[in-house]
Amino acid sequence: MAHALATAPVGGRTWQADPVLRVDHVSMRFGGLVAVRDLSFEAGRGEITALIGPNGAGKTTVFNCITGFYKPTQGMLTLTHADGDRYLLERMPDFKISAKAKVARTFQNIRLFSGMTLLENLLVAQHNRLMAASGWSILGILGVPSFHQAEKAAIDRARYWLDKTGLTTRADDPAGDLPYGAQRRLEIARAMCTQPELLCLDEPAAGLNPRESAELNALLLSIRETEKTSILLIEHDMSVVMEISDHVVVLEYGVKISDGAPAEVKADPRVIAAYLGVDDEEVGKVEETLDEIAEEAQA
Ligand SMILES: Nc1ncnc2c1ncn2[C@@H]1O[C@H](COP(=O)(O)OP(=O)(O)OP(=O)(O)O)[C@@H](O)[C@H]1O
Repeated sequence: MAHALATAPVGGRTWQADPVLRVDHVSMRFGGLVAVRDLSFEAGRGEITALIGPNGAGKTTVFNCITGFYKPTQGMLTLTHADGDRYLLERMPDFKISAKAKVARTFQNIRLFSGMTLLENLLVAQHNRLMAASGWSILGILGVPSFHQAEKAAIDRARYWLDKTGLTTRADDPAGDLPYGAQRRLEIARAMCTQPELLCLDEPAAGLNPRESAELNALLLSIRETEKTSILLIEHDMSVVMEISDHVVVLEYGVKISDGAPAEVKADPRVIAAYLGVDDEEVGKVEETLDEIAEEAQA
Protein backbone atom coordinates (compact mmCIF):
# COMPACT_ATOMS: atom_id res chain seq x y z
CA MET A 1 0.00 0.00 0.00
CA ALA A 2 1.69 3.21 -1.14
CA HIS A 3 0.82 6.19 1.03
CA ALA A 4 0.92 9.95 1.04
CA LEU A 5 4.16 10.28 3.00
CA ALA A 6 6.36 9.10 0.17
CA THR A 7 7.71 11.44 -2.47
CA ALA A 8 7.12 10.98 -6.21
CA PRO A 9 7.69 7.36 -7.11
CA VAL A 10 10.28 6.21 -9.68
CA GLY A 11 8.61 3.67 -11.92
CA GLY A 12 5.81 3.41 -9.35
CA ARG A 13 8.23 2.36 -6.60
CA THR A 14 7.95 4.80 -3.70
CA TRP A 15 10.86 3.13 -1.88
CA GLN A 16 13.22 3.85 -4.79
CA ALA A 17 12.31 7.54 -4.92
CA ASP A 18 13.72 8.39 -1.48
CA PRO A 19 15.32 5.40 0.23
CA VAL A 20 16.31 5.78 3.88
CA LEU A 21 18.34 2.58 3.49
CA ARG A 22 20.06 1.11 0.44
CA VAL A 23 21.40 -2.41 0.66
CA ASP A 24 23.82 -2.89 -2.27
CA HIS A 25 25.11 -6.34 -3.21
CA VAL A 26 25.54 -7.44 0.40
CA SER A 27 26.87 -10.93 1.12
CA MET A 28 27.62 -12.49 4.48
CA ARG A 29 29.62 -15.70 4.86
CA PHE A 30 30.15 -17.75 7.98
CA GLY A 31 33.05 -20.03 6.99
CA GLY A 32 31.67 -22.16 4.17
CA LEU A 33 28.06 -21.05 4.70
CA VAL A 34 26.73 -18.14 2.67
CA ALA A 35 23.94 -16.79 4.88
CA VAL A 36 23.19 -13.81 2.58
CA ARG A 37 24.16 -13.72 -1.09
CA ASP A 38 24.42 -10.58 -3.23
CA LEU A 39 21.38 -8.93 -1.65
CA SER A 40 20.15 -5.55 -2.87
CA PHE A 41 17.00 -3.66 -1.89
CA GLU A 42 15.83 -0.25 -0.72
CA ALA A 43 13.70 0.72 2.27
CA GLY A 44 11.66 3.86 1.56
CA ARG A 45 11.70 6.86 3.87
CA GLY A 46 8.59 7.01 6.03
CA GLU A 47 7.52 3.54 4.89
CA ILE A 48 7.12 0.17 6.55
CA THR A 49 9.33 -2.40 4.82
CA ALA A 50 8.99 -6.07 5.76
CA LEU A 51 11.77 -8.59 5.33
CA ILE A 52 10.22 -12.04 5.22
CA GLY A 53 11.26 -15.59 4.38
CA PRO A 54 11.30 -19.12 5.76
CA ASN A 55 13.42 -20.05 8.81
CA GLY A 56 17.14 -19.72 8.17
CA ALA A 57 16.61 -17.48 5.10
CA GLY A 58 19.11 -14.90 6.40
CA LYS A 59 16.74 -12.21 7.73
CA THR A 60 18.39 -11.76 11.14
CA THR A 61 21.81 -11.80 9.48
CA VAL A 62 20.71 -8.85 7.33
CA PHE A 63 19.53 -7.02 10.48
CA ASN A 64 22.82 -7.78 12.19
CA CYS A 65 24.72 -6.30 9.22
CA ILE A 66 22.55 -3.15 9.24
CA THR A 67 22.95 -2.62 12.99
CA GLY A 68 26.69 -3.39 13.03
CA PHE A 69 26.62 -6.69 14.94
CA TYR A 70 28.24 -8.23 11.85
CA LYS A 71 30.40 -6.65 9.18
CA PRO A 72 29.17 -7.91 5.80
CA THR A 73 31.72 -9.90 3.82
CA GLN A 74 30.86 -7.80 0.76
CA GLY A 75 28.59 -4.94 -0.21
CA MET A 76 27.43 -1.55 0.97
CA LEU A 77 24.73 -0.38 3.37
CA THR A 78 23.90 3.31 2.99
CA LEU A 79 21.62 5.12 5.40
CA THR A 80 20.49 8.61 4.36
CA HIS A 81 18.91 10.97 6.88
CA ALA A 82 16.07 13.29 5.86
CA ASP A 83 18.55 16.22 5.90
CA GLY A 84 20.76 14.42 3.35
CA ASP A 85 23.51 13.22 5.74
CA ARG A 86 24.80 9.81 4.60
CA TYR A 87 26.27 6.99 6.63
CA LEU A 88 28.06 3.93 5.24
CA LEU A 89 26.95 1.48 7.90
CA GLU A 90 29.32 -1.33 6.93
CA ARG A 91 32.23 0.96 7.88
CA MET A 92 30.85 2.04 11.27
CA PRO A 93 31.09 0.38 14.72
CA ASP A 94 27.70 -0.62 16.16
CA PHE A 95 27.62 2.14 18.84
CA LYS A 96 28.01 4.79 16.13
CA ILE A 97 25.30 3.16 14.02
CA SER A 98 22.88 3.69 16.89
CA ALA A 99 24.23 7.05 18.16
CA LYS A 100 25.11 8.83 14.89
CA ALA A 101 23.30 7.04 12.04
CA LYS A 102 20.31 6.72 14.40
CA VAL A 103 19.34 3.15 13.68
CA ALA A 104 17.45 1.53 16.60
CA ARG A 105 16.47 -2.11 16.88
CA THR A 106 14.54 -4.60 18.94
CA PHE A 107 15.45 -8.28 19.23
CA GLN A 108 13.69 -11.61 18.66
CA ASN A 109 14.14 -12.31 22.37
CA ILE A 110 13.05 -9.46 24.61
CA ARG A 111 16.05 -7.62 26.09
CA LEU A 112 14.68 -5.23 28.70
CA PHE A 113 16.18 -4.46 32.13
CA SER A 114 13.55 -6.54 33.94
CA GLY A 115 14.43 -5.27 37.46
CA MET A 116 14.16 -1.60 36.43
CA THR A 117 10.86 0.25 36.16
CA LEU A 118 9.34 1.02 32.78
CA LEU A 119 10.29 4.69 33.14
CA GLU A 120 13.88 3.79 34.07
CA ASN A 121 14.15 1.52 31.02
CA LEU A 122 13.14 4.45 28.81
CA LEU A 123 15.57 6.84 30.52
CA VAL A 124 18.49 4.40 30.20
CA ALA A 125 17.77 4.33 26.46
CA GLN A 126 18.50 8.08 26.42
CA HIS A 127 21.70 7.74 28.42
CA ASN A 128 24.00 8.84 25.56
CA ARG A 129 22.11 12.07 24.97
CA LEU A 130 21.94 12.81 28.72
CA MET A 131 25.65 12.13 29.18
CA ALA A 132 26.48 14.52 26.35
CA ALA A 133 24.16 17.17 27.84
CA SER A 134 25.84 16.73 31.24
CA GLY A 135 29.28 17.39 29.71
CA TRP A 136 30.12 13.82 30.73
CA SER A 137 29.00 14.51 34.33
CA ILE A 138 30.82 17.81 34.94
CA LEU A 139 27.92 20.11 33.93
CA GLY A 140 25.49 17.78 35.67
CA ILE A 141 27.42 18.00 38.97
CA LEU A 142 27.56 21.79 38.63
CA GLY A 143 23.80 21.87 38.07
CA VAL A 144 24.02 23.75 34.75
CA PRO A 145 20.49 24.63 33.46
CA SER A 146 21.04 23.05 30.01
CA PHE A 147 21.52 19.67 31.73
CA HIS A 148 18.26 20.04 33.66
CA GLN A 149 16.47 20.93 30.41
CA ALA A 150 17.89 17.81 28.73
CA GLU A 151 16.88 15.70 31.74
CA LYS A 152 13.33 17.09 31.65
CA ALA A 153 13.12 16.50 27.88
CA ALA A 154 14.20 12.86 28.42
CA ILE A 155 11.51 12.32 31.07
CA ASP A 156 8.87 14.00 28.86
CA ARG A 157 9.89 11.77 25.93
CA ALA A 158 9.71 8.66 28.12
CA ARG A 159 6.24 9.65 29.34
CA TYR A 160 5.10 10.36 25.77
CA TRP A 161 6.11 6.84 24.68
CA LEU A 162 4.59 5.24 27.76
CA ASP A 163 1.36 6.97 26.77
CA LYS A 164 1.61 5.97 23.07
CA THR A 165 2.15 2.33 24.04
CA GLY A 166 -0.64 2.30 26.63
CA LEU A 167 1.76 1.71 29.53
CA THR A 168 1.45 4.93 31.56
CA THR A 169 -0.31 3.25 34.50
CA ARG A 170 2.57 0.78 34.82
CA ALA A 171 5.35 3.44 34.65
CA ASP A 172 6.73 2.63 38.11
CA ASP A 173 6.41 -1.16 37.93
CA PRO A 174 9.39 -3.39 37.16
CA ALA A 175 9.50 -4.17 33.43
CA GLY A 176 9.74 -7.89 34.25
CA ASP A 177 6.23 -7.80 35.81
CA LEU A 178 4.58 -6.82 32.51
CA PRO A 179 2.67 -9.35 30.42
CA TYR A 180 4.55 -10.51 27.33
CA GLY A 181 2.71 -8.32 24.80
CA ALA A 182 3.26 -5.22 26.94
CA GLN A 183 6.99 -6.00 27.19
CA ARG A 184 7.12 -6.09 23.39
CA ARG A 185 5.47 -2.63 23.25
CA LEU A 186 7.91 -1.33 25.88
CA GLU A 187 10.81 -2.48 23.71
CA ILE A 188 9.41 -0.44 20.83
CA ALA A 189 8.91 2.55 23.18
CA ARG A 190 12.53 2.21 24.30
CA ALA A 191 13.77 2.19 20.71
CA MET A 192 11.59 5.20 19.83
CA CYS A 193 12.98 7.20 22.78
CA THR A 194 16.28 7.33 20.85
CA GLN A 195 14.42 9.19 18.04
CA PRO A 196 15.67 6.87 15.28
CA GLU A 197 15.73 7.56 11.54
CA LEU A 198 15.27 3.83 10.99
CA LEU A 199 13.52 1.49 13.44
CA CYS A 200 14.43 -2.19 12.93
CA LEU A 201 12.05 -4.66 14.57
CA ASP A 202 12.96 -8.34 14.74
CA GLU A 203 9.72 -10.35 14.86
CA PRO A 204 7.71 -7.84 16.92
CA ALA A 205 4.54 -9.98 16.71
CA ALA A 206 6.20 -13.22 17.89
CA GLY A 207 4.19 -14.76 20.71
CA LEU A 208 1.39 -12.17 20.57
CA ASN A 209 -2.28 -13.16 20.65
CA PRO A 210 -4.58 -11.77 17.90
CA ARG A 211 -5.68 -8.78 20.02
CA GLU A 212 -2.09 -7.86 20.90
CA SER A 213 -1.11 -8.35 17.28
CA ALA A 214 -3.83 -5.89 16.18
CA GLU A 215 -2.61 -3.40 18.83
CA LEU A 216 0.92 -3.77 17.46
CA ASN A 217 -0.31 -3.03 13.92
CA ALA A 218 -2.03 0.13 15.18
CA LEU A 219 1.11 1.21 17.06
CA LEU A 220 3.39 0.72 14.05
CA LEU A 221 1.00 2.54 11.71
CA SER A 222 0.80 5.40 14.20
CA ILE A 223 4.62 5.57 14.41
CA ARG A 224 4.72 5.81 10.62
CA GLU A 225 2.00 8.45 10.39
CA THR A 226 2.78 10.62 13.41
CA GLU A 227 6.54 10.30 13.85
CA LYS A 228 7.32 9.72 10.13
CA THR A 229 9.82 7.08 11.27
CA SER A 230 10.93 4.55 8.67
CA ILE A 231 10.42 0.97 9.84
CA LEU A 232 12.14 -2.23 8.71
CA LEU A 233 10.68 -5.36 10.21
CA ILE A 234 11.30 -9.07 10.13
CA GLU A 235 8.02 -10.87 10.65
CA HIS A 236 6.57 -14.35 10.30
CA ASP A 237 3.01 -13.23 11.06
CA MET A 238 1.56 -12.64 7.57
CA SER A 239 -1.45 -10.74 8.96
CA VAL A 240 0.98 -8.11 10.28
CA VAL A 241 3.09 -8.09 7.09
CA MET A 242 0.21 -7.84 4.64
CA GLU A 243 -1.86 -5.36 6.67
CA ILE A 244 0.74 -2.74 7.49
CA SER A 245 3.67 -3.02 5.05
CA ASP A 246 4.18 -0.69 2.12
CA HIS A 247 6.90 -2.89 0.69
CA VAL A 248 7.91 -6.53 1.17
CA VAL A 249 11.28 -8.14 0.44
CA VAL A 250 11.41 -11.94 0.44
CA LEU A 251 14.53 -14.02 1.11
CA GLU A 252 15.06 -17.73 0.68
CA TYR A 253 18.39 -19.43 1.41
CA GLY A 254 20.04 -16.00 1.63
CA VAL A 255 18.87 -14.92 -1.84
CA LYS A 256 16.17 -12.35 -2.66
CA ILE A 257 13.33 -14.08 -4.48
CA SER A 258 10.74 -11.30 -4.53
CA ASP A 259 10.52 -7.54 -3.87
CA GLY A 260 7.40 -5.43 -4.27
CA ALA A 261 4.11 -4.22 -2.86
CA PRO A 262 2.39 -6.72 -0.51
CA ALA A 263 -0.22 -7.77 -3.09
CA GLU A 264 2.45 -8.44 -5.74
CA VAL A 265 4.62 -10.46 -3.39
CA LYS A 266 1.65 -12.47 -2.13
CA ALA A 267 0.83 -13.54 -5.70
CA ASP A 268 4.46 -14.26 -6.67
CA PRO A 269 4.78 -18.01 -7.48
CA ARG A 270 8.34 -18.11 -6.08
CA VAL A 271 7.06 -16.83 -2.74
CA ILE A 272 4.18 -19.29 -2.73
CA ALA A 273 6.64 -22.08 -3.54
CA ALA A 274 9.06 -20.99 -0.80
CA TYR A 275 6.31 -20.84 1.81
CA LEU A 276 4.55 -24.02 0.78
CA GLY A 277 7.82 -25.91 0.44
CA VAL A 278 7.23 -26.70 -3.24
CA ASP A 279 10.27 -28.06 -5.16
CA ASP A 280 11.89 -25.77 -7.75
CA GLU A 281 10.58 -27.96 -10.61
CA GLU A 282 7.06 -27.46 -9.35
CA VAL A 283 7.25 -23.67 -9.38
CA GLY A 284 6.21 -23.76 -13.07
CA LYS A 285 3.06 -25.66 -12.09
CA VAL A 286 2.27 -23.12 -9.38
CA GLU A 287 2.75 -20.35 -11.96
CA GLU A 288 0.38 -22.09 -14.40
CA THR A 289 -2.24 -22.50 -11.70
CA LEU A 290 -1.97 -18.83 -10.76
CA ASP A 291 -2.29 -17.83 -14.43
CA GLU A 292 -5.43 -19.98 -14.72
CA ILE A 293 -6.89 -18.35 -11.60
CA ALA A 294 -6.11 -14.88 -13.03
CA GLU A 295 -7.72 -15.79 -16.41
CA GLU A 296 -10.84 -17.14 -14.70
CA ALA A 297 -11.10 -13.96 -12.64
CA GLN A 298 -10.90 -11.83 -15.81
CA ALA A 299 -13.48 -13.93 -17.74
N1 LIG B 1 26.97 -16.33 13.76
C1 LIG B 1 26.71 -17.31 12.90
N2 LIG B 1 27.61 -18.29 12.64
C2 LIG B 1 27.34 -19.26 11.76
N3 LIG B 1 26.18 -19.36 11.06
C3 LIG B 1 25.24 -18.42 11.29
C4 LIG B 1 25.45 -17.35 12.20
N4 LIG B 1 24.33 -16.57 12.22
C5 LIG B 1 23.48 -17.13 11.33
N5 LIG B 1 24.02 -18.25 10.80
C6 LIG B 1 23.41 -19.10 9.79
O1 LIG B 1 22.99 -18.28 8.72
C7 LIG B 1 21.75 -18.75 8.18
C8 LIG B 1 20.72 -17.64 8.24
O2 LIG B 1 20.37 -17.44 9.61
P1 LIG B 1 19.44 -16.25 10.08
O3 LIG B 1 19.32 -16.35 11.58
O4 LIG B 1 19.92 -14.98 9.51
O5 LIG B 1 18.05 -16.66 9.40
P2 LIG B 1 16.58 -16.09 9.69
O6 LIG B 1 15.95 -15.91 8.34
O7 LIG B 1 16.66 -14.92 10.57
O8 LIG B 1 15.91 -17.32 10.42
P3 LIG B 1 14.72 -17.35 11.52
O9 LIG B 1 13.46 -16.94 10.81
O10 LIG B 1 14.69 -18.78 11.94
O11 LIG B 1 15.12 -16.42 12.63
C9 LIG B 1 21.36 -19.98 8.98
O12 LIG B 1 21.81 -21.12 8.28
C10 LIG B 1 22.14 -19.79 10.27
O13 LIG B 1 22.44 -21.04 10.86
